[in-house]
Amino acid sequence: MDLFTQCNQQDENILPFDGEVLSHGFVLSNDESEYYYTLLLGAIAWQPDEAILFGKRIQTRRQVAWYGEQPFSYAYSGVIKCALPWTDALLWLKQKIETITNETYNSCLLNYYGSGDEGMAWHSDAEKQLKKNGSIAVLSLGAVRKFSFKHKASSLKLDVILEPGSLWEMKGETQTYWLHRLPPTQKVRKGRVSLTFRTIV
Ligand SMILES: O=C(O)CCC(=O)C(=O)O
Ligand SMILES: [Fe+2]
Repeated sequence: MDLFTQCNQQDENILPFDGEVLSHGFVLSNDESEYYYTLLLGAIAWQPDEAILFGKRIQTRRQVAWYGEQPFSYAYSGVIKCALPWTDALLWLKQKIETITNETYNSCLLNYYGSGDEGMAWHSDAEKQLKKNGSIAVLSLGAVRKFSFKHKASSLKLDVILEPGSLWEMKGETQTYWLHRLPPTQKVRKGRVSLTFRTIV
């Protein structure tokens, strides 16, 4: 079964069970979104994402960067990354988001998708280094993209639309019971940046 959520109520859980996914609406104006998109494209230490697949180290076209309040190391798809110190822009955005979600974050994984050809496959963010059932806040900049959730046991699917300047939050048991992905699409030519604020323990 496919559900499509449009015009969802702000701050209301869009998952029917087994987790919480909240929309916090638009937290940046259009001008601010454009400003931070351009700034972060230039100022962030982007690197091709790497993963170990069938014992081989591969590079994805998506670019990533990892920042935090300490040089945390984060093991992900068999690759260890070391966090860079917060930039002023990231710290400002982090503090703004913390007041909206009423949570705290000590790190941020940034993703850059150059066009709709690039996406992220089904996964959940349940690495051991992440706070269990902690909040992950996703701020979107650049192109509008679809984001999908799939319940692991029932395969129930749900789509949301991630717009520039919007803030979404995943928390509670979401990562235990649901997968999520950013599907590739031929319809989008523009790039997109996402900032995913997390808590490392
Ligand atoms: O790009 C996004 O909006 C989210 C990507 C994601 O799921 C992740 O970074 O774990
Ligand atoms: Fe994720």
